[in-house]
Amino acid sequence: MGDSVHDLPIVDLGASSLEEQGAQLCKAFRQVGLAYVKNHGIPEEEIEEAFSWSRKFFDLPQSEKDKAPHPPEGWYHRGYSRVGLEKVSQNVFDADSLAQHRKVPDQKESFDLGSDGPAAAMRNIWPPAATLPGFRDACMRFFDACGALGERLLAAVAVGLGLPPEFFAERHARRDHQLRLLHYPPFAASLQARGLAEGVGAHSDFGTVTLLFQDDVGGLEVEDRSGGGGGFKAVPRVEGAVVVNVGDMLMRWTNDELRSPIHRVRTPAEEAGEEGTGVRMTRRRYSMPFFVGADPGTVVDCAPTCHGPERPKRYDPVTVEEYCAMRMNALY
Ligand SMILES: O=C(O)CCC(=O)C(=O)O
Ligand SMILES: [Fe+2]
Repeated sequence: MGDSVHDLPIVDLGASSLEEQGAQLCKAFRQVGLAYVKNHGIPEEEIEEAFSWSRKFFDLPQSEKDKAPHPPEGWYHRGYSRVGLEKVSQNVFDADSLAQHRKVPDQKESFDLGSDGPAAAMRNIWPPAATLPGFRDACMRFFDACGALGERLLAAVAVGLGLPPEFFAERHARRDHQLRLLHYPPFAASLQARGLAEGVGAHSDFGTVTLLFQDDVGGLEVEDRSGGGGGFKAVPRVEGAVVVNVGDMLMRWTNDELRSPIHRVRTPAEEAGEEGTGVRMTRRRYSMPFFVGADPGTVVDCAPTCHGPERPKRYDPVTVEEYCAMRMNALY
């Protein structure tokens, strides 16, 4: 591996100083909004274990999964969502446009969780312990491992921006992150080809940064900023590396210096049609995004090193809570 793979930058957290990591991450985030991060400190076995719990959960009968229902309120991002319940959207907020947009359903089911303590911003919604013993502990172990990596990355990004290393840590003290287990069940590939269904519609993430673990199936695509724009390029899994992308909050903190990339999931089709029906289906896919989130009351205003007389602030200050509620309420 050099310092790029599939034309996308790789940042190595292994042997370099925080300054070097910060410089590399910020360079990647300025150019593409995304990087493959290797030597990230989460052992491959832990990631595999998390995937295997995710598969066990989604393999449960529908009636068991429905015992941990995601509440109807979009902002309450905890628990299980059936296929078709959530439709990721980008800047579509009025009821008519949302109804139109939902006609292309996202072909995924998800389980969302956050910090599990009594002080957590939202209570987690778990299936009954007897349904899947060990699931809760396994999810929380992985949540903590991802949180620790998120904190390392935030320190590096702060240094890369010329800010004190604790700039973001101070604003993420509550660990109000979100881990999402995602399953993309097979559906008729022709629906996707005809624009009638897709894995996840094009969107940006609205936290600070996102860590993304995915299986070998592929299908994740990120906006191609080279050329005229409008195109997407593939972001396949790279052994030993996690994808890290900028979220809207970091974009606002940095006055667009680090922009959150538009991305989507188009699940690849199987080579051959189904036995019996001949219908070509998409391949079953699993992924686990971890959204690093700032404390809800934090006012996100342009960081001191990201504006000046020649570089006016592009965004009004907004609290994390306000911004996320606005984006999330458009999802359900
Ligand atoms: O499944 C993936 O690879 C990406 C999912 C995603 O972009 C999201 O949940 O925000
Ligand atoms: Fe995303």
